[in-house]
Amino acid sequence: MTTARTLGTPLSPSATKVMLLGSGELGKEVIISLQRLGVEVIAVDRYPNAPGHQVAHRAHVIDMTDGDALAALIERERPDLVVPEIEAIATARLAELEAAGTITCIPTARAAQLTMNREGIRRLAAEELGLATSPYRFASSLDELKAACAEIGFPNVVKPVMSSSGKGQSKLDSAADVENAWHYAASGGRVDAGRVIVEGFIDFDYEITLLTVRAVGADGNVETRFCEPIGHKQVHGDYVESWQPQPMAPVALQRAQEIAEKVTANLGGQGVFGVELFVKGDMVWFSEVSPRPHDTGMVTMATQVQSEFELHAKAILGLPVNTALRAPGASAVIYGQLEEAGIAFEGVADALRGPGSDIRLFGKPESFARRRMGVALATADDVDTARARALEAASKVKPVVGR
Ligand SMILES: Nc1ncnc2c1ncn2[C@@H]1O[C@H](COP(=O)(O)OP(=O)(O)OP(=O)(O)O)[C@@H](O)[C@H]1O
Ligand SMILES: NCC(=O)N[C@@H]1O[C@H](COP(=O)([O-])[O-])[C@@H](O)[C@H]1O
Ligand SMILES: [Mg+2]
Repeated sequence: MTTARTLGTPLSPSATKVMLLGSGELGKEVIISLQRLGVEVIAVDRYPNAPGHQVAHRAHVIDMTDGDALAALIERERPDLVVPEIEAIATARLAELEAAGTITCIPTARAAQLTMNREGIRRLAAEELGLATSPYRFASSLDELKAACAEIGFPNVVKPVMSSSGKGQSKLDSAADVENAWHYAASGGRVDAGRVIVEGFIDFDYEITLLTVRAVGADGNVETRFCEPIGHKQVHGDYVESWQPQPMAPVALQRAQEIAEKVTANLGGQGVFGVELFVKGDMVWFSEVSPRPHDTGMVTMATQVQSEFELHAKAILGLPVNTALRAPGASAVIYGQLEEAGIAFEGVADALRGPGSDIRLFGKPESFARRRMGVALATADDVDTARARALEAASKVKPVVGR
């Protein structure tokens, strides 16, 4: 039994204070949703002027993988809720602080800890919960990786155990690719743990993110709600397009929801989860889960009555949520294309002239060729038209050197 939180006045002794650990494009939207409820928001990231820093009450720059720095900041700010927004944080320290009753971590410190490392969540899903996953092995050296690849076979996918957005990930077609994959994984992980996962390649028909919300229901108990499935396209392990709803066979949708229910119930707490699943006919494999809003879920800013960010903000505060779809829609990523600080964007007006189209620019201070700098959104009567509109809008936005 949980009761909804009483909301205070920001910057006063009654304030409800939320600290985000990570303040990128996803955190920025969660912060905007919290701000609308008069929550006092403290945004933390590893570099100055991160997107979420720009819309929060206070901004801090620390190395979030440094447990002492993290604990010191939490002690100084004393937030009511600590909300991890990225994987690469000192989650073991968060778990200690939660166990000591010093913080409430969203959804739970254990969820943040298990999902920051692919080994944690994969062993939980496959070995404890018995969910279908790709076959997998872990390796901590090139020799171990060679042996693991021989067991799993080819094609396969190698990823650092700590990474996201496809960083350090490669698809291997034969034993000749193993050495490169090992070195690429070592350079590409967000934190070099010196360990990788090898996964058998799943030849899926399509993949989805099933946004799953654990929120307090009318009876005071936490209930599980599902959004319509989001289909997406990934290039080099990073999402480039997403759409909602993804049409699914009824049996596959039911299996997807059962898997999402099992894994999110085990992780516990309140908030949005992005459950990533591969689907082939009626077969569904669990891939991984974000215990927070998901990048492919940015489409919900156009498609849902309440976006995944609003759902997260409300769910963590113990407020009721509405997961209903408003209209079919799509999102398409706008990459930086340039290696420059302070870039500018041409063509935004053209993009906005497209029917049902909208744009978000994240305001990241520095552009890299493959850094996500913005997203185009579109709605339509059907998903195919929405995808075409979103791609068209994204293609109109051209990053240029700022003046
Ligand atoms: N075993 C696999 N079989 C087939 N495709 C895979 C497999 N593992 C990963 N992929 C492809 O690569 C994409 C990225 O993989 P994954 O989600 O594990 O990486 P990630 O770095 O955590 O990405 P993100 O942080 O964006 O979710 C998947 O969405 C899928 O398209
Ligand atoms: N797949 C996870 C994901 O999309 N995370 C989002 O990207 C940001 C980091 O972007 P950056 O690497 O450009 O700083 C994170 O802060 C989060 O918002
Ligand atoms: Mg993923």
